[in-house]
Amino acid sequence: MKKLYKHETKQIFAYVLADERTLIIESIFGDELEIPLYSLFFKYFPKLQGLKIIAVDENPSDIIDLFFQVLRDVTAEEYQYQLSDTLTVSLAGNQIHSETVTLATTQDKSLLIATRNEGKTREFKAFFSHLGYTVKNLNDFPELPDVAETGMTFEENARLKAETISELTGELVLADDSGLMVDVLGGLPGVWSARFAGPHATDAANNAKLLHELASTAVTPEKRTAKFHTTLVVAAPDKPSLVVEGEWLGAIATIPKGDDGFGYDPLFVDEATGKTAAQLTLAQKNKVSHRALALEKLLTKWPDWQKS
Ligand SMILES: O=c1[nH]c(=O)c2ncn([C@@H]3O[C@H](COP(=O)(O)OP(=O)(O)OP(=O)(O)O)[C@@H](O)[C@H]3O)c2[nH]1
Ligand SMILES: [Mg+2]
Repeated sequence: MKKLYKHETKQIFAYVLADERTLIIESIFGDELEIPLYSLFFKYFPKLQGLKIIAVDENPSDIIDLFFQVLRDVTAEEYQYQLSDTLTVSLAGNQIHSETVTLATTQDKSLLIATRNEGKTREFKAFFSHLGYTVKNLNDFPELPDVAETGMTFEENARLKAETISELTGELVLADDSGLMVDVLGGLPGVWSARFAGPHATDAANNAKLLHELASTAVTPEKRTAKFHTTLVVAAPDKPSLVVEGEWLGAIATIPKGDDGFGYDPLFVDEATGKTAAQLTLAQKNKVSHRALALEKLLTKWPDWQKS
């Protein structure tokens, strides 16, 4: 139920969706408020939607006050907080959380995704535009080289892509190395997912090869279990990269279904809904996918990493 929360200078409408993990916030004036990116809130509400969510360069005490009103309401717990350079939170007199306040500037926030894959980029854009970032990919920089994926693991390849491009550009760079792991194929195509049917294989050729490899496998979904894996690496000059991963469980269909998504999406059946990833809308896929789960983790670590 939508409820009005008031502070001296700001008022918001907020409500929690039935999944209890998505907090929707609306400004009653229709203007854009900036919400601080505190990891505490992402623990409770990995999905914040509505207003522009960014890291701010001042203590946004009014917004944080509103957030705690919402949190107390939703959890029925009497959270107390103190905010200076550090946000300290206590419950029943015990400190339960402490983190450094993010001092990022709100100007010119841009994120370069080290990929030429527009399918991935669409998913990242939907996510990071909520956080106030302008998202670009390597197709905006034709002069940058293709980084060879010579690693044997998702992390090695994601590091290669993120760190090489960050060194070359001096930018904040995120890379995704991902793939489909099919149990009966011993985890293949795995890191070779993009190249399963050959060096510059199309999605259609990779899908055909996958169906061919599984043709002799009993048709029951239990024999065709699989997962999507993503490892994300964020790299910036002169500091250790941030690494997170996410997985999405499912099975491989016997015929492709659905028109959305990219890659193996028409063949990957989501365990929870029984639909293929290509039958989900972008918004639905972005709630449950391997990439979405990795991004959720990334957000909880992002503020402290940015300060480091
Ligand atoms: O149906 C899919 N839905 C997904 O959500 C998904 N995520 C990854 N994949 C597959 O795995 C390869 C990754 O390989 P990959 O990480 O090297 O990416 P890529 O080569 O396409 O682009 P780049 O980021 O390296 O430039 C991709 O090409 C796809 O075939 C997916 N397929
Ligand atoms: Mg690749």
